[in-house]
Amino acid sequence: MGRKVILVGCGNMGYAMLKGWLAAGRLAPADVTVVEPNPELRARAATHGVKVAGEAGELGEVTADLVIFAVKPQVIRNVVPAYRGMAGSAAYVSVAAGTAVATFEELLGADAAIIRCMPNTPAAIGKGMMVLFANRNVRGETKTFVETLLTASGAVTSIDDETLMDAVTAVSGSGPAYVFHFIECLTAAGEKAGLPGETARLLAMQTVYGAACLARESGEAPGRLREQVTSPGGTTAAALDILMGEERLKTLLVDAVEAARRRSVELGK
Ligand SMILES: NC(=O)C1=CN([C@@H]2O[C@H](COP(=O)(O)OP(=O)(O)OC[C@H]3O[C@@H](n4cnc5c(N)ncnc54)[C@H](O)[C@@H]3O)[C@@H](O)[C@H]2O)C=CC1
Ligand SMILES: O=C(O)[C@@H]1CCC=N1
Repeated sequence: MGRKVILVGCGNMGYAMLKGWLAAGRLAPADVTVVEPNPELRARAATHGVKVAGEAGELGEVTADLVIFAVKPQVIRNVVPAYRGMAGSAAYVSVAAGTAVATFEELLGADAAIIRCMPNTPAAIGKGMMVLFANRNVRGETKTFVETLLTASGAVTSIDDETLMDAVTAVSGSGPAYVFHFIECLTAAGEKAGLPGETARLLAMQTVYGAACLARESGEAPGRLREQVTSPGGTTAAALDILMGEERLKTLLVDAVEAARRRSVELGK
């Protein structure tokens, strides 16, 4: 019999992770219970064969090895206490931005085993980035189980300084949105340059996909790969003069990441 998992909240992030785990066969649907108050989202989860409930009170005698919180940081204090009774047998994972392990220890008990995780939505297709921070109560075996589960969603790494989670959130948690916006902008720029919309979108998407794969798989530094595209006096140099002149794009990204990091700190208060 596999380990039992309760997923609390099956919105954008919870559903992305659920799909990744089930698609990879890391969890059997019969071992998963989803708690989700929104009927449409509950029905969406149920199509995968998992058990569903609208609230913790409906769970009855369900036991769990792992309870995963994928609800908004703003509702954590209301939602989490209902699962305190499981602390003897279960470990807890939270993906809530900003919310410190200390908050969960306050709500679940000082002895509760808690892993804070910052995932991102490419987890839905096994290409996510998951960063973990575990409290002192998490046993090695539990950490291994969680890491193995999460590798179905993509790359997994751990940090041992929890304060870095805000920066992690700003880079990889929110990061897919920056890249999606880059695709939107490159598509719009292609259209402005005369390409039909569909063609511009295909070119923008495949270029981001191919460049990301090349950066990851070639082992070359991104700067070196950039130079390989850039012929002296050519087209790329003309474009990079705009993007890199006065460090325009870098400055924008530094400001954007800092705004996200600060917001993550605020969400934790
Ligand atoms: N969306 C993303 O890309 C990422 C989100 N996160 C974190 O994931 C968490 C969820 O974010 P999203 O999925 O984007 O939000 P969402 O709003 O799509 O999902 C949250 C879900 O929780 C449900 N919910 C509310 N009260 C509940 C309760 N008492 N019991 C069970 N479920 C309840 C809501 O109905 C909703 O479906 C947040 O804490 C966020 O910081 C972390 C990394 C990336
Ligand atoms: O926007 C947010 O607050 C969440 C956390 C990281 C990505 N989405």
